Amino acid sequence: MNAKVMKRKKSSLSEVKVAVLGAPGVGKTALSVRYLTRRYIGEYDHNSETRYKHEVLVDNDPILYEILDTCPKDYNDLPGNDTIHWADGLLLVYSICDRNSFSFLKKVGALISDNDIPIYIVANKNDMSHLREVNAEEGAILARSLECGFAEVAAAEQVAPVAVVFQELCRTVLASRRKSKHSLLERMLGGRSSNLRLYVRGKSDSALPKD
Ligand SMILES: Nc1nc2c(ncn2[C@@H]2O[C@H](COP(=O)(O)OP(=O)(O)OP(=O)(O)O)[C@@H](O)[C@H]2O)c(=O)[nH]1
Repeated sequence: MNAKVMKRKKSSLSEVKVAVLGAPGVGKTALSVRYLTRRYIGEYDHNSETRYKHEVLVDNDPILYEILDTCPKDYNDLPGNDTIHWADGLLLVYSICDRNSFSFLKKVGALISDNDIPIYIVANKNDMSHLREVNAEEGAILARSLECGFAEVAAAEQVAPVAVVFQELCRTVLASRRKSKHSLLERMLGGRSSNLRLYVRGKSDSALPKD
């Protein structure tokens, strides 16, 4: 592929920014690193938030996936507005062995409930079910109240289920982006919006602008 074509391909990449939120030690870094590198290292030494930027394939489309791995100081250190407004989607993580981390997420949920932002809830460390403090039903109830997806995983043991979570969140972000572009187009076209709908249906979504 020549440089010109590569440049064009790069500039047409969709960018998706996801902030990974959750109490200290729930496995935010382990999940992010697992998704981007497929590896599990075990101990992650960082005291400040980290950004990773990687090109990934979601449904065969290349996506520039940016992950903000947050690093709260303690269980009262809730994410700020700047983090929430920066993100296109939020991955909310708690540990099934840490009830306080679940309470932390409930507070985050209350904080973001007014934002129309795609969310996915992950209950991590399900390889440690003998130390379980939060049952799956509680996680599912929280997910229903925030109208988002939910999965229990173990970054320590699994690659595919972790990838599914990040990819699902990416799909939701892209779908909501297409939806808001569609309604913007409809507003701009005013009275001709019904024609637009027919045209879009006829083109099975391909008429909608992509990033
Ligand atoms: N058993 C088990 N341990 C895990 C799992 N995921 C992460 N851990 C461990 O939990 C600890 C914390 O993991 P991190 O990924 O650093 O957690 P974090 O949420 O990024 O932590 P902070 O940066 O302090 O907020 C490490 O010792 C990991 O090895 C898991 O799925 N199962």
